[in-house]
Amino acid sequence: MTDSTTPRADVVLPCLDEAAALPWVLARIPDGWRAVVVDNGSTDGSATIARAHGATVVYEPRRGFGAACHTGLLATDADFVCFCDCDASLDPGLLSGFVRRVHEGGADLVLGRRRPQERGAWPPHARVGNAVLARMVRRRTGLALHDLGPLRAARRAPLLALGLTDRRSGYPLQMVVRAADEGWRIEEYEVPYRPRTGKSKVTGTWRGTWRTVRDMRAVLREPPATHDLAAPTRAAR
Ligand SMILES: Cc1cn([C@H]2C[C@H](O)[C@@H](COP(=O)(O)OP(=O)(O)O[C@H]3O[C@@H](C)[C@H](O)[C@@H](O)[C@H]3O)O2)c(=O)[nH]c1=O
Repeated sequence: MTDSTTPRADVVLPCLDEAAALPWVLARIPDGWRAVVVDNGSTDGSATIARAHGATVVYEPRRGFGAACHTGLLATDADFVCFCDCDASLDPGLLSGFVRRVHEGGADLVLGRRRPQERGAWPPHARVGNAVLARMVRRRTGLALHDLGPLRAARRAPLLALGLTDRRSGYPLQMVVRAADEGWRIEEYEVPYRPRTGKSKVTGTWRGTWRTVRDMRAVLREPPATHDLAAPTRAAR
């Protein structure tokens, strides 16, 4: 439930065969917000189901988590943009608090730190991979983050100005690293992490996990951004 202090936001939902999860996810989009479902080549009727539940559907033919997220970002127009997987593992209703935090100037990027609610919500190899990654991010940025989860909120214009280039599984990490390089204030809040509905395309397979590790390592090897974009909140006020 949103209240008058929470500004409107667009929620980007990368979607690859998530027909079973979509009704649950879309029912939890805060009132007055827009769901932007990015169909990344689904063959299970996800796009039709998304439209039937009031979402704006855009299509991204190039397969990849980053490609779907970025095409979604380009399709948004609200001042605030959120991201959420649409596999029913995370509740987009929690994004109201994230957006309020950015709006009130407390942070520039808010991330959800996943807390598994049940066995099987987070495959052990993915948890270990995430912990290793969080340590690498700490070394690279100095940020003491515990998770690089998909649930997040920020202002649209500064997000676009980061010029994110990764179109695969390195996208969530590149956003954090570039934001840190620009001096953004990044916060994380615990969020319940449920077992996903349907089949995982990333951490559910060794190939998907290997690709993610490879993509994330490529991002960590990128040289820090040279230009100074100035942290969003300073500019926005
Ligand atoms: C692989 C892929 C996923 N997606 C969508 C489907 C889901 O809503 C969402 C996540 O994909 P899943 O198969 O559920 O992956 P997953 O269940 O393994 O989730 C993972 O996603 C990674 C991106 C995160 O970095 C991981 O932290 C983890 O959240 O992205 C695409 O749109 N295109 C793609 O090519």
